[in-house]
Amino acid sequence: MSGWDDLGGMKAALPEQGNSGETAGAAVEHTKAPNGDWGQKTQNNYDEDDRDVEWEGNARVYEWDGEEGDIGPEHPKLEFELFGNPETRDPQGIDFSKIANIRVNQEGLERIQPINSFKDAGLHPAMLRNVELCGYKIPTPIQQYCIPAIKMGHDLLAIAQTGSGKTAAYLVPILNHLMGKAKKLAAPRPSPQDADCGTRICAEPLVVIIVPSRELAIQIFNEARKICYRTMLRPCVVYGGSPLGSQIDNIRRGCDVLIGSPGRLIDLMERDNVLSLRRVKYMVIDEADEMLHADWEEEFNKILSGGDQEEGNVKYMLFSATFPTAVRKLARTHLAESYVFIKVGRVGSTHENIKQDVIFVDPFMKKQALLDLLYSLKPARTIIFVNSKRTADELDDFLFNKELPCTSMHADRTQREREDAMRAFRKGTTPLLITTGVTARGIDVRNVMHVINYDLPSMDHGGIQEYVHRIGRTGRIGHHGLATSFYTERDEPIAKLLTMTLMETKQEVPDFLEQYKPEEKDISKFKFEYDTDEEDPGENGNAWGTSAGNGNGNSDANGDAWGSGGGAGAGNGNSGRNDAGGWNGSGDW
Ligand SMILES: Nc1ncnc2c1ncn2[C@@H]1O[C@H](COP(=O)(O)OP(=O)(O)OP(=O)(O)O)[C@@H](O)[C@H]1O
Repeated sequence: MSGWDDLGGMKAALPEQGNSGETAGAAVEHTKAPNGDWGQKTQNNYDEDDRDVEWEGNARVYEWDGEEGDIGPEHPKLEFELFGNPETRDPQGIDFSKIANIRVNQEGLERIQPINSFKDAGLHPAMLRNVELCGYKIPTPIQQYCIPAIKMGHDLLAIAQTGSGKTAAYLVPILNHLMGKAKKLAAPRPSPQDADCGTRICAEPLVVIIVPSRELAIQIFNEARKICYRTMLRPCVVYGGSPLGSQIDNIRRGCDVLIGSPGRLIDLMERDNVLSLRRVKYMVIDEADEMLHADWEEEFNKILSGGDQEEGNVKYMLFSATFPTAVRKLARTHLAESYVFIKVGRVGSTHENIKQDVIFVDPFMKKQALLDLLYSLKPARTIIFVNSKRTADELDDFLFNKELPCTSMHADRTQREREDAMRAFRKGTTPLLITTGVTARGIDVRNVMHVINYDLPSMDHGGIQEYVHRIGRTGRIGHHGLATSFYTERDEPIAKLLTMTLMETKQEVPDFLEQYKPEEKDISKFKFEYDTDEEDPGENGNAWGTSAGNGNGNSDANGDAWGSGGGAGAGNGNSGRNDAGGWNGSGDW
């Protein structure tokens, strides 16, 4: 397969009508892709009897027999499995310059001094090694602030763009804080050699991470497997659609860090002697605006009230890339008064590393337009978003019949089918993934070069926020990506916000969207109606830092700019209460 990293080639090959306002989809006969080989189409085999079942949640984690000290010995084979080949481990093509210039604001009673490097973060040497093994050289802006904030013991509300490293921003400091204390804090567990799990032990995690989708739960579990390496903290994942029995057996083997989707978590909590949240020290709610959505209210409240911890004993962390004002207000009701609010860029903004094209399409010619688009570009790992399960099925058939290597995923598929589709897409066997919004949030697949909104999100189902999450599947962590959206007359309700989003990120606005340009010419004053930052300053006592960064590591007295040359102000990791220098392994629980 050629062209994975060659966005330049992709852009050059974009159809001329991309931004001209002409209607795409005029019938052109294709027999094969002129721009390279898309590879063989493959058909998944879902016959239950035909193969061994592999559930992503059963992936191998670091195990020990209780004889080791606070840190386990190296395990080269597992290390290779978790982190990949050392020769090819370093991330390629990262361009931090765009995310480095993004303004960082913080609020809270205490000011957080950002760290400049992971070495300044006071991480245990084994944790620092895990970070290195992950290939992380420089902390991203959200990591610069969250690592010290969590170390200081604050509750947190953190907002940063898609693909900006929010997962490690909480996993690294939380696990760093708990490691070394695992033996003291963790629940009793059977030895890994004990095949039947010994007695019926109840899982009592120290960390619970709640996420809205099964795919995201699996992905965060895989990240946690890396960060937990040698820490003596055992990660587990539970999610709907896969066998309950094996998940129960697994968490009973020892479960210090539990990642789960809400339905399955509650199911386990309601069973006798299976899962108790009484030991929980950290509760992380990822994609928090989605989790606080009214649809999840019942489940969410059950989980939050599901432990008998003393008040103040649990730290709550809420993370997302989008956070409508109303939901943010609700979020605050779950946090301690001394919580810290960290915001990288405008809430809900996307970044300039993603090139966004919007093409006007006749609704009846969409399939043809899609084919034209795919054939006009170099083959590249691509996610195609649609708004209904039926369209996903239809499009899968259509592209498959055109000999293209595609797969699809939506909520009506079995968990087996969903995992197979994700696996094939990650491996590159089927570089085209057609999906509904189920995968929009959080999913991180390397080298997704192109996101296509075959349907733009409707305003009733996520609107511009969903658009931001969807296109954020490309252009992650400093990489470049392309997002193409098909616009039809029916998309008028999203037109204004879409146009403002294009303008904010310095994209070309196509002719047909000109009329939706706001009167306000100053981009920094744009009002994204669904969301305003107006209530932020001072609501929690103090607002810190409102100035833009210059990317050189400088900022003015109030600003918190993150730049290649270093962070803001006195962010040397050794100052103030932050005391980021030096690992302190002694427990303070
Ligand atoms: N400091 C770093 N340097 C390089 N890569 C990093 C760093 N931190 C995280 N990453 C990688 O960046 C990718 C994106 O991270 P992550 O999925 O946590 O983003 P996110 O902010 O949660 O995105 P989303 O809002 O879409 O969920 C991951 O592949 C992760 O391994």
